[in-house]
Amino acid sequence: MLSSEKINMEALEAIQNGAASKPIFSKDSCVVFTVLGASGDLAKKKIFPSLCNLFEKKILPPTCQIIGCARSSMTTQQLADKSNPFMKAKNKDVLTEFWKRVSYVSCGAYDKAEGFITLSDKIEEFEKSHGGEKRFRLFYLALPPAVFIPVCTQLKNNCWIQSRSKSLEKFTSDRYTAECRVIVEKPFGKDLESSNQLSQAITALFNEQEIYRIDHYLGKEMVLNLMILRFGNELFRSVWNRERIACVVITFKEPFGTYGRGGYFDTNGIIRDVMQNHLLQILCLVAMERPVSVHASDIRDEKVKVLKFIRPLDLDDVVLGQYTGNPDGQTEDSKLGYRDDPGVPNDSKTATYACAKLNIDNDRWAGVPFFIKCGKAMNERKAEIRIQFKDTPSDIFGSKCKRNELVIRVQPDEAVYCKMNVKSPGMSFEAEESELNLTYHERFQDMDLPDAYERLILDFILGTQTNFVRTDELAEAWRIFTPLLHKLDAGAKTPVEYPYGSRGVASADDFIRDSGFKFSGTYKWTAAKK
Ligand SMILES: NC(=O)C1=CN([C@@H]2O[C@H](COP(=O)(O)OP(=O)(O)OC[C@H]3O[C@@H](n4cnc5c(N)ncnc54)[C@H](OP(=O)(O)O)[C@@H]3O)[C@@H](O)[C@H]2O)C=CC1
Ligand SMILES: O=C1O[C@H](COP(=O)(O)O)[C@@H](O)[C@H](O)[C@H]1O
Repeated sequence: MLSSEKINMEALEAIQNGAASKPIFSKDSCVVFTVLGASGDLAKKKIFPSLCNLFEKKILPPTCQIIGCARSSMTTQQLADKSNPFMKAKNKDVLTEFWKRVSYVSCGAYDKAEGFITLSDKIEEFEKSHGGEKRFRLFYLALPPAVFIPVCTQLKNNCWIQSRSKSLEKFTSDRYTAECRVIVEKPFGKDLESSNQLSQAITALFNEQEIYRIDHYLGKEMVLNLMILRFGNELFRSVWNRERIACVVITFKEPFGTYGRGGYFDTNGIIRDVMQNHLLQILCLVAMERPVSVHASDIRDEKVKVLKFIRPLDLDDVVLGQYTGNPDGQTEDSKLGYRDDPGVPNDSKTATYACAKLNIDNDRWAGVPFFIKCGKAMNERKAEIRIQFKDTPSDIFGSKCKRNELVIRVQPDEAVYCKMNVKSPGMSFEAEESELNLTYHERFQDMDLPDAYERLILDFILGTQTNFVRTDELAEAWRIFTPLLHKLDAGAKTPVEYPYGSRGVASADDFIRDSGFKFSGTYKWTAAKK
């Protein structure tokens, strides 16, 4: 083994122990990681760069071989040339060593066995040359949903160790143990029915331990942080409920539109694109009960329980928006409205902004509205969780006390800050709002936060399912949104227009205010900072 390839077993073990799974990798483990759809956008922008980062940090298992696989015929060098512009590693030697681990296989048509037999033979070739006792065949499906099932079927028939009797005999007689797993990307269906059909087709092929549905928000530092913030701080235990919390607002905003992706976006809309998955996952982590342990099944059980307490949404529970071009916009993109995209029908009612109110009818949360807001073409890039506490009873300071807020800034500039009332410094005895401020780049100056994909790919390699979406969890998420989505698909509500680069639909502020949110903001600070 090259010294640069020596694995940091200590770091890997710490990660595995932290994930509370029994350490599964030893120096004997033979891991083959196959990226299906290797010629595509996701592979070049996220998957290969993440694998390369893990390699550079020496936490990719020592024998991990990577296979890129797609229909196109290309060389490994061509694959490298496509991905290298997106690599974080700028050191040429690292890139060279990384690409030595990768080979490319063309599988031809995704629904024909031949290519997958070739792929399996290639994997077996690595396994034989390695000869370790534990074998892991890992597959990342960076593919469009239309080919999920054919590809999963071909994988199961041709590449899953148990399904090839020749391999099984060999593995049994040689006393090898073997595990196969697959990552599937969203969209996981369009509604409850289509998602259930997809889940049934996948669970007919693989068992739950083999299926990893990725929601990359679950790999973000501050989303992962929620568990420790909530359950590692006694400070929060007694206030995290309807006695003390007035409402919760979870926000996602992007400062760019959907131009060029209009065709895809118009059949989905912002609710399917962001709200039903990323924001609902965050909501689960904010609202769930304390799990018995940090094991995947305990955490996912709690997430499912909280989802079961949420009523399905109706038209009155949402404010919808669609962006229009801003003639004063600074960029060409910002001058174009959603419907200016040739891929979008002129009369499209697809929402590019949505604000929804969810109610969780359990003992902890009954009566506390959870607002989830998301939008494209807005004034800033931001994802945050804002927990607003109730008013201070009988404010003896001349009604100067503002509501406390705990804000968890997911991105950009990760931070946790708590808006508090303090004595205005100096001679006066007035209450003034300030913040307890934990800004990550100030507090953790040497931090190097991994990309969400990097972290989740490592979890996948390690066999930790905590941060992946379980089948029943997915079904519950669709149960909440499907009645609303069906009405919207039938054109039951017309989104309100908002200009590109704005905060979205103004009536959404009234909507959340009327349901209990009090804005007393120092918002100008954010605006001034821009
Ligand atoms: N540590 C750190 O990194 C940070 C520290 N801070 C500190 O905390 C202080 C408070 O910051 P912050 O809580 O973000 O600021 P505010 O309470 O002023 O604003 C919070 C958010 O409320 C939303 N908002 C604006 N107008 C309205 C309205 N009319 N009705 C409802 N919502 C509205 C905006 O978000 P939206 O458009 O999404 O609805 C805005 O970003 C800042 O002054 C700063 O000193 C702030 C940010 C980061
Ligand atoms: O899944 C999606 O997420 C991205 C936003 O991800 P981020 O990590 O950059 O915040 C969003 O742009 C895209 O529309 C959606 O499909």
